[in-house]
Amino acid sequence: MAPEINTKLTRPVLSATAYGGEKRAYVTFLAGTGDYVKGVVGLAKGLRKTKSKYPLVVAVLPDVPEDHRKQLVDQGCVVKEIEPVYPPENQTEFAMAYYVINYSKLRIWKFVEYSKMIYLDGDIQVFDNIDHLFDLPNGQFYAVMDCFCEKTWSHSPQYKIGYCQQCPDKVTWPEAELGPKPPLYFNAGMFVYEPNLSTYHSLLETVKVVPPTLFAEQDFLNMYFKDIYKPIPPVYNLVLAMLWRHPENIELDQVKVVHYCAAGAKPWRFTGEEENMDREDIKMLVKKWWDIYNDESLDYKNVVIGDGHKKQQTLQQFIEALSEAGVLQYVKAPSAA
Ligand SMILES: O=c1ccn([C@@H]2O[C@H](COP(=O)(O)OP(=O)(O)O)[C@@H](O)[C@H]2O)c(=O)[nH]1
Ligand SMILES: OC[C@H]1O[C@H](O[C@@H]2[C@@H](O)[C@H](O)[C@@H](O)[C@H](O)[C@@H]2O)[C@H](O)[C@@H](O)[C@H]1O
Ligand SMILES: [Mn+2]
Repeated sequence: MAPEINTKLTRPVLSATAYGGEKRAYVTFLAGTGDYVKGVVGLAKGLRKTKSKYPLVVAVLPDVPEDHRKQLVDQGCVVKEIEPVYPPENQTEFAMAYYVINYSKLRIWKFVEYSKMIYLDGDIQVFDNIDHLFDLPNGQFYAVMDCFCEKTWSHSPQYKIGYCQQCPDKVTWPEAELGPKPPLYFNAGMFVYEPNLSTYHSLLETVKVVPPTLFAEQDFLNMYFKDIYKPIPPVYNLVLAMLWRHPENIELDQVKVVHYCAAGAKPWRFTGEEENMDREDIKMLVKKWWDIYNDESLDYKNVVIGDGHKKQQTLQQFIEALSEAGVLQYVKAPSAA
């Protein structure tokens, strides 16, 4: 049962140390030289539109080009380069071939300068403030339950018998043939977690000895955190397939976070040709994504704060940010004094 979440919980805007040294941030992951950077720019602007109090950290693989990193720094993101994580050599065929790079997400457990983080895929948009999720009790792993009904699951036993955790009474899990019902399973496109070095090293040691499976790091994270996983309501990560697979579980006007993970749903590549992409709700959600992406008033350089003055970023802050992003080597200028 999803824990009761007080969505009215808000905290005064205090400095990080006001929370007893707690530092919080959203974090996403960017790989490659392609167009996912558009997703991350959109996410940065969406979080700004919801007036989130926390920054967006972007964990980038070395192959992310400098101009993409600069776009992210220009949008106020904290860009941190990470090394890839590869699963053990195996004949496994992932549901999508590119899923192999998603194991690199595991690097975000070493961002221990933050006490609590919310991970969001780059193909996610946040339409309502979800900062209150940072106040969920520590020691648990919070995420939204996934759905097993899409063709991407066609190799799985769940799909083959028509079982889905979203409607567990529709098809009873055949314990006699398939053993115990699988534990609740989350979508790894969004989760609330606490960076921790011993967890980080344990994750990296464990991933070396666990054979890869269909949904790559998502399966791995579900296995690793199954004892502390706590489901949160689907309004925090609308896996689009829910709209046609389990509409009874979704109230679209209550949804706070949309995950554009269905085939053909990535807004920056949207053609409307794939199955279900001609639905009015899908087209409305894609337009909502573009409205934010194209809204120049949401660009970091145009952000108006406090008494109406534009947020001034000193040259020093800008150079340091570019340096942290690996865009340029930052040499501390000798003080004038
Ligand atoms: O070429 C890629 C593929 C994936 N990703 C990142 O990895 C996440 C997970 O991939 P994706 O969202 O495509 O998986 P899905 O949720 O659609 O299964 C993306 O959101 C991006 O943050 C990326 O940056 N570049
Ligand atoms: O690497 C495995 C990926 O697995 C998940 O995506 C899937 C999953 O949601 C399925 O249930 C859907 O059917 C499918 O469309 C979608 O791609 C995560 O969103 C992503 O972040 C990443 O972990
Ligand atoms: Mn995704």
